[in-house]
Amino acid sequence: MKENGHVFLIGFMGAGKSTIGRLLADRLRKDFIDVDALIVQKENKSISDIFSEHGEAFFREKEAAYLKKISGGSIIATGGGILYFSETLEWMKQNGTIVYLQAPFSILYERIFQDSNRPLAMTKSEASLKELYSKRHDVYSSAADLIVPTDCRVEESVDLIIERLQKD
Ligand SMILES: Nc1ncnc2c1ncn2[C@@H]1O[C@H](COP(=O)(O)OP(=O)(O)O)[C@@H](O)[C@H]1O
Ligand SMILES: O=C(O)C1=C[C@@H](OP(=O)(O)O)[C@@H](O)[C@H](O)C1
Ligand SMILES: [Mg+2]
Repeated sequence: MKENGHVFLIGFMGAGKSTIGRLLADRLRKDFIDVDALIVQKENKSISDIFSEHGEAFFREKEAAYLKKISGGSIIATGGGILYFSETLEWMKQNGTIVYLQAPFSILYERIFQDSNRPLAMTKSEASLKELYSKRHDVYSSAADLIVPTDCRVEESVDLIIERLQKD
């Protein structure tokens, strides 16, 4: 784990970034920030309302901007689309350790299917979500310092992240 750096959890919707982030922060006694929750709080609107009222591009600008304002040494659950700007990934590389939470598409699809809090899961077909997953998988993989599976029990994923962060 980089000294004074953040731990960024990245990965597709349903990979467990929000769930694992909270548990990891408790175990490591660090602050936990979920970028989606931060946007909702700052904009005082749900993610679905931000998407429908202002569009996806507006949401992407906000998530990149709010991410960069988080103070050092936090455990950060990003949203699945944080890879939208390559410049944001570069910034993350410079400012902490990037952990890609990975699971097969079929498992993630079951977790996010018709989730009204995830506008992309509501509006895209299974085939187009699968295509998005494939494209993003390559980007997440090449940005990651560590890749950790989440097609197992949550506690196993958390233990594995802690073990690997200590070696990193
Ligand atoms: N090994 C695991 N790691 C993380 N989440 C898991 C795991 N197994 C099952 N889950 C479940 O998958 C869902 C992941 O949702 P969430 O944490 O919101 O993902 P994300 O923030 O990546 O979109 C939760 O309901 C969680 O309980
Ligand atoms: O993958 C995406 O583009 C998105 C993922 C969501 O976060 P989770 O990955 O936590 O579901 C949220 O930021 C928004 O709905 C867009
Ligand atoms: Mg999340």
